[in-house]
Amino acid sequence: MTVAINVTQVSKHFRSDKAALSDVSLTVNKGEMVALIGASGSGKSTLLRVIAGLLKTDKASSAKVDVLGKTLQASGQLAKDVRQQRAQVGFIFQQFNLVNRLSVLLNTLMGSLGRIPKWRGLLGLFYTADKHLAMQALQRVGMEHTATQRASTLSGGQQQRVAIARALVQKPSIVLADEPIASLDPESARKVMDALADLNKEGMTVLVSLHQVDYAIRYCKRTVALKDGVVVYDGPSSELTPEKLDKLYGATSASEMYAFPSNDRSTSVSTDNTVQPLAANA
Ligand SMILES: Nc1ncnc2c1ncn2[C@@H]1O[C@H](COP(=O)(O)OP(=O)(O)OP(=O)(O)O)[C@@H](O)[C@H]1O
Repeated sequence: MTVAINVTQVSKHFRSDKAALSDVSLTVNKGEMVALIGASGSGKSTLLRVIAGLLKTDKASSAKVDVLGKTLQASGQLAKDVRQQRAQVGFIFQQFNLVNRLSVLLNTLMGSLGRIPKWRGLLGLFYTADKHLAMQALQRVGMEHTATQRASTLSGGQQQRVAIARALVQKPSIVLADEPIASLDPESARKVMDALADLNKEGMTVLVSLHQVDYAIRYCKRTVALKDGVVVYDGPSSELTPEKLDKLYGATSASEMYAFPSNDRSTSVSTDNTVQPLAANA
């Protein structure tokens, strides 16, 4: 198995008295779709930003992040070629950050800014090949029919799918998604998760942070759980039973991690990563 992401003994302090991440080690293989769960403040965003090279780790000599076999940062120092390495990692934010007054196609094309010469980006000069790629990306997330619409006319879920298309235009091998469904209604959340699952089926490595464990169980074979910056679980999502979650997080916090009522919870994910059908209220 080829390793896509390797995080070794990473700690991160924003304040000297509290670690946002504490000695985190984690390996994600190519082609995996892994969920990162945890309560608010557990360190999910920090870990994703560290993996994307958007944030430096503490300076401990053992701390290292390797992406696709190359060191992206070590001992709190970013690699010299971090910009090139970042191009292989698409990052999807909770807030989609589309430009409302621009068309969906132009928003999607923004994803190519890291790949094309700066002057072309500044002039908004995109070639037919760029546009073709953007349309293909929109097609992959089922949004090609909205290409000429202003971004402001789309629903939250549609905007998030366009944000995924924008990340795809970058031609990444890995997608990091930071709570991509946190602000969405269940139907939109399902479509966004379906889009990520489709990318994963095509071979993309996906690491997605989620507040709600139901989605982790339904969409990801493996879950990594963080609590107060520490990895408290790394294993099959199917083993994350309500009892296990109570043990990891305490009953009150664990009960807040479910999106769906208890009679609608599936604790099984098929071994071939086939997504379970969502219940009617999802
Ligand atoms: N830029 C920052 N400056 C100071 N503290 C920060 C910063 N970013 C994160 N933190 C702190 O680091 C800890 C982990 O935050 P992080 O955002 O990674 O958690 P999270 O699990 O993603 O939370 P949420 O689900 O609310 O997004 C928290 O205590 C947070 O307050």
